[in-house]
Amino acid sequence: MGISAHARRQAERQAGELVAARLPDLGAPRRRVLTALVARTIESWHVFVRDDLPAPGTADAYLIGPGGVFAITAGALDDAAARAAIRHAEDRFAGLPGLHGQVVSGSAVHFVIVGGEAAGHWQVPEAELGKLFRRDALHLDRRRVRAIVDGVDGVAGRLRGYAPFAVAPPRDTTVSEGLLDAETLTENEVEAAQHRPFDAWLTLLHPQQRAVVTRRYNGPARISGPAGTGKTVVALHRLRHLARTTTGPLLFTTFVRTLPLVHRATFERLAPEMTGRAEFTNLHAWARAFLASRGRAVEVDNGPVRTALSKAWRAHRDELGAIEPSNQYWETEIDRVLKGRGITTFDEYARVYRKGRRINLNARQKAMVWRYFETYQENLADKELHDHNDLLAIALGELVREPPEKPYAAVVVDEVQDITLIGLRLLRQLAGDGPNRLLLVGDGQQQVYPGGWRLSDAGIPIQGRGEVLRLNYRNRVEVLTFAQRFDAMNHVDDLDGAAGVALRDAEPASEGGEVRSWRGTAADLPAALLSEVDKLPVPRGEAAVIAFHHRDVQRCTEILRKAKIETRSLDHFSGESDDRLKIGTVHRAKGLDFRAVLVVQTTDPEHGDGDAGRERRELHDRQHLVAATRARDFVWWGLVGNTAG
Ligand SMILES: Nc1ncnc2c1ncn2[C@@H]1O[C@H](COP(=O)(O)OP(=O)(O)OP(=O)(O)O)[C@@H](O)[C@H]1O
Repeated sequence: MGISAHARRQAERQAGELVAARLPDLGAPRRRVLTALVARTIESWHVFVRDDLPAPGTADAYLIGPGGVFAITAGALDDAAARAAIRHAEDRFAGLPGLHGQVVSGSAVHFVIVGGEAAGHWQVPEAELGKLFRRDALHLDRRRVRAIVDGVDGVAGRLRGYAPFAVAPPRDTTVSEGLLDAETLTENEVEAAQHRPFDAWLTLLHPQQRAVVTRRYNGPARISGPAGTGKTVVALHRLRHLARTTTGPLLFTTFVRTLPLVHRATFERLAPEMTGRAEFTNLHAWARAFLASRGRAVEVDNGPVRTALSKAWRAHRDELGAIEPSNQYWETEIDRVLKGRGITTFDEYARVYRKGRRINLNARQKAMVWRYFETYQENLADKELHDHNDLLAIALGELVREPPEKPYAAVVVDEVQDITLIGLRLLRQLAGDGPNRLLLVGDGQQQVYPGGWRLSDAGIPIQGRGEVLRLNYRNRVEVLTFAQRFDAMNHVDDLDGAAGVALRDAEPASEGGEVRSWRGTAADLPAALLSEVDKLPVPRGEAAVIAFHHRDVQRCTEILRKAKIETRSLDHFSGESDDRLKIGTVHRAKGLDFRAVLVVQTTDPEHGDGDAGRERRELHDRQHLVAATRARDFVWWGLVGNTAG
């Protein structure tokens, strides 16, 4: 139900009279804008207007409601005045209490110029003021709005509140659909906002989260903490803060191809005016584009690269297989240790501490691995091929040779735990030195690829600039408790070799949640999975099926297809909302969240004993932890074995 045209007209008339009475000397454009804002107080929006307008260096009015907090100025403004008004608005609102110990983040305050121009700021033509009230942007319920408004009342200064109107229906009409009293309108708004209770972070942060958003770091900084503690949320707020306080380009990057697109969409909700200001791209795509811009296009052709690797394995299988029979183990050694760390001489390899690798290699064994590596490199060179690590190494070389003409003002790296060391060095080089230039966000416990490094290996000193978040906002307590079972075996480090905070130390922010598990054979899986999809406690579009191997994703996709259940692969998901069930591997699901998650795990008999087996088991535990912590409200864990247990 919407608001009747009559109710709107009545509210506008009353608002016009009120504004004219309180601010009689106001110019016409400003009066129109303020009137339009005040009229919105029939829809659970609260408006505060300065009583000394026009007041240079401050916004004219502040709007607080289910869509967040807005500082609004009518008419043209130069950039310096706009920045002053933003700072003033941030100072006024930052730290005002929300609910449950959360506070308003200054970086959440939208600054909007109505009917005027100022590049780099959110400009809305007067006729399109309604855009600020879009229903899909609502994320605060009435209690949260009330808490903020109460806070403003305490620090109002020259601000005067324009209390919400209650518009009565005209005497000669009975109340009918489309003609609503203020209370009903409020309920509608509130209901809409409550569909997105988890989006409260668009405005409200934990005081510790908020502090990280604006803290000045004199060198590279790191945010770590267990799953769901709002690391990405804080990184996005910080990006907005940096966009407001710097003029150069900004980069938000990760190792995962699809994740930056999801975060770009989220950032656009948080900071609609910054579209285009920050670049969201995965590290390899960035490197490819950068090299192309320098006329040095490097393409990675996966098929032939795999052939080069298999050929090298065939040539060295006998000697390496005696240490560990799985070719995957040795491919990882090349990918994550030798090339991932940018090792180019045997001496370096002989000395390197192979973090995350459980099989200790003596000098003779390392020499065998080196020969395997050399064969692989020769195979690549024969066919003039490059692999993904080469791409990063070449980009790093190019960056060192000639730094970018227009350096980034800041580089933010999410899910940093899965980036290779060579990637990390590239990012370090790209960000350069200087305050606030490099922010690394990650959690060692969620590493879904093998191998590892310490930040110090990449020459990234963090001393005193490491932040740790602990309050888990994503997973309801039952889900969190279930996920915590996976962290028993994992030693967690803070990405720099010291002890980190594990999921078992995270505190839940929300009650409730539900976990169900199932165990059965492959033949039973279709019926079990379909029955769970049928019973999902949330809309299908807000749920995901997560598996650990491509073959299991394919198997589940096929089961769902046959049952005519529409799915969207996480390989092509960039955060858009639709009613298709999402499906993908844990590698694609990391960094995302869903209200419900159906996990399909096939038992992994191939773990094996010994050091390599232990390494695989730990990796799988970390992957299981990531899968379980993607769920907000509900997890179904299906374990598919050869026999039902
Ligand atoms: N201050 C907050 N208020 C309300 N919800 C929040 C807050 N911070 C985070 N959240 C919720 O928690 C979810 C997880 O946040 P985010 O993705 O930033 O965590 P993360 O630490 O990066 O997680 P992961 O490491 O598991 O990917 C968000 O989608 C949001 O719904």
